[in-house]
Amino acid sequence: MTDRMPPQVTLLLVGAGLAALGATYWHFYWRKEVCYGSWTSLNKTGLKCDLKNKLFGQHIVAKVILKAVTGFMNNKNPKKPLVLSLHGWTGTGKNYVSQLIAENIYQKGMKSNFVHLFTATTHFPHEAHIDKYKTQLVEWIRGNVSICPRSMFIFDEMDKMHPELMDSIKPYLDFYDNLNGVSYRQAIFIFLSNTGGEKIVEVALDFWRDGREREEIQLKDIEMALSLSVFNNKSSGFWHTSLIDKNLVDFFVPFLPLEYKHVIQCGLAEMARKGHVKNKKVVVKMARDLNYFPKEEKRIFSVQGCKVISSRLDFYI
Ligand SMILES: Nc1ncnc2c1ncn2[C@@H]1O[C@H](COP(=O)(O)OP(=O)(O)OP(=O)(O)O)[C@@H](O)[C@H]1O
Repeated sequence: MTDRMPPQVTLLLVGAGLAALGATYWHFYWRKEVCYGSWTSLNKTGLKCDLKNKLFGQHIVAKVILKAVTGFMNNKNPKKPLVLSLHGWTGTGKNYVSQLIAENIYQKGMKSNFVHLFTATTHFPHEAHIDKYKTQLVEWIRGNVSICPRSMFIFDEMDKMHPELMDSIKPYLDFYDNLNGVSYRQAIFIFLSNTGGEKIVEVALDFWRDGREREEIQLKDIEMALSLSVFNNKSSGFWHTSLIDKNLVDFFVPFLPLEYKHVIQCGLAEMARKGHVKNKKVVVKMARDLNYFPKEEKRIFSVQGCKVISSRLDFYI
């Protein structure tokens, strides 16, 4: 007898080893996020459903965002990146909508390597360091768009952003074919701010006083007033830049202030998210303890929108 393995067994073992190696390779290859295919393509039905079922009280937002995002993602040859400017009172869903967009384009949603969130007070807190921030931001955008043209950049607290910082990224929002060999035309830029929030509240309040339905408010009822108020707001990072007069912003998206009934909807959704059975009594109790404005009228709009609901609910459950 010899201890050598028969050639068939050796072959079988080598084959099995190679198969295991291949499987491991494919496993990691497919798990590694890449900038094409289903990793970075729009799920239009998903976005439509999310805007319809998960976003409350924002009929204008739902319509504009769906149109803007699908139009852009379906365009094989866009002339510029998509630039959305989301405005509104606190807690009305601006960050939330950015998250819904990210989740329906990138398989990894906000966790994707191709989605970048900047918050003015966190990432660019010191005015004295503005030159350093400018260089870093421009480098970050350039580097990431070279890796993945379908990158998304979200800028929160735009109203607190230094105007020079905004000026520094302006070329990337423009109609250039490419800048130093990099094309930015597939990228998505989303700006979030409270600027113009009061103007939006005014329009919503006028409709309410006239006894008209909130759903009758159309984009055109707000858009002009909003873009003028943003433009004239000297404390907002926007006014100083030529984003507006050069028409680099594709859509100004107004978020309406949320009413009591929307707070209830947010509360019920949050209960389910936390793994509880929806209980309207609990949510109503919580919603009644929140603050509403204007005080001199019927306290129609929630001062904090739906923002504090997640933490408040814990006290009532
Ligand atoms: N219209 C909405 N529909 C459903 N949920 C909402 C809505 N608005 C806010 N929420 C809930 O409240 C949370 C906080 O809202 P979000 O952070 O999007 O507000 P925001 O408008 O970005 O506020 P801020 O201007 O203060 O940054 C969201 O994560 C979401 O759970």
